[in-house]
Amino acid sequence: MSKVVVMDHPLIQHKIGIIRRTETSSKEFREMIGEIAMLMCYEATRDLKLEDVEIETPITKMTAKELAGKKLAVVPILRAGLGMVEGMLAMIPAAKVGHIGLYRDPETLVPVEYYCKLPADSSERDIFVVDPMLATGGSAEAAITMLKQKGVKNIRFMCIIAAPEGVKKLQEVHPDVDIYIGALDDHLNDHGYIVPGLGDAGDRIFGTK
Ligand SMILES: O=P(O)(O)OC[C@H]1O[C@H](OP(=O)(O)OP(=O)(O)O)[C@H](O)[C@@H]1O
Ligand SMILES: O=c1cc[nH]c(=O)[nH]1
Ligand SMILES: [Mg+2]
Repeated sequence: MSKVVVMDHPLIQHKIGIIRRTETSSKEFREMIGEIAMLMCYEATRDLKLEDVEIETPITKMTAKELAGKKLAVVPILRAGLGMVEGMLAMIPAAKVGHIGLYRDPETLVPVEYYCKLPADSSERDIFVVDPMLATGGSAEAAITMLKQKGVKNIRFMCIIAAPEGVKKLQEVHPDVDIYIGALDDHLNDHGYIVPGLGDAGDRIFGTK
């Protein structure tokens, strides 16, 4: 069964409190999403492997540490996932970026695919799929299935707010995918929105409503 990590860092909790507020502007919402993604990336990369490397400081030779050549990629689920990319790249600048376009049909809540463009060597990379919201789990499930169909094996999913329903579904369908969550909320309402949540993340990032 996959690992589920709910972030307990005070800075992450504080910033999530800001993006939940109705009065937070698009500008501040976007900035906060970026900062939260950066802090979550820091926490979610704790297990990256290091290797020894011989270096020289101005004083002496020494054995230092560097990342063990792991190839990473960040794959946002469009649109809202785009808001997390810059923050992720601030922490892991050598990562490549793929894009998966999905929107949730407002009536059926079923995800509809409209775009997929991945780095050519995706199957050799460890991939972070990012989307601020995990609601029914349909979009994350579909995105991860698309990646697996293209040969990707090592996948982690990162979201800022999750509903228990989405976590359960993702664990059932993709038990090999670790899930990193900023805050685990209470439930979904009748329209598939997370309660208490923050509303529609894509609309709030891009100011479309
Ligand atoms: O877990 P689910 O029930 O699938 O819901 C979550 C999805 O819904 C939102 O995207 P939306 O469909 O609003 O598209 P957008 O990012 O373009 O606004 C959100 O960003 C997730 O991708
Ligand atoms: O609460 C929700 C659920 C799905 N998508 C969002 O943006 N917000
Ligand atoms: Mg949306």
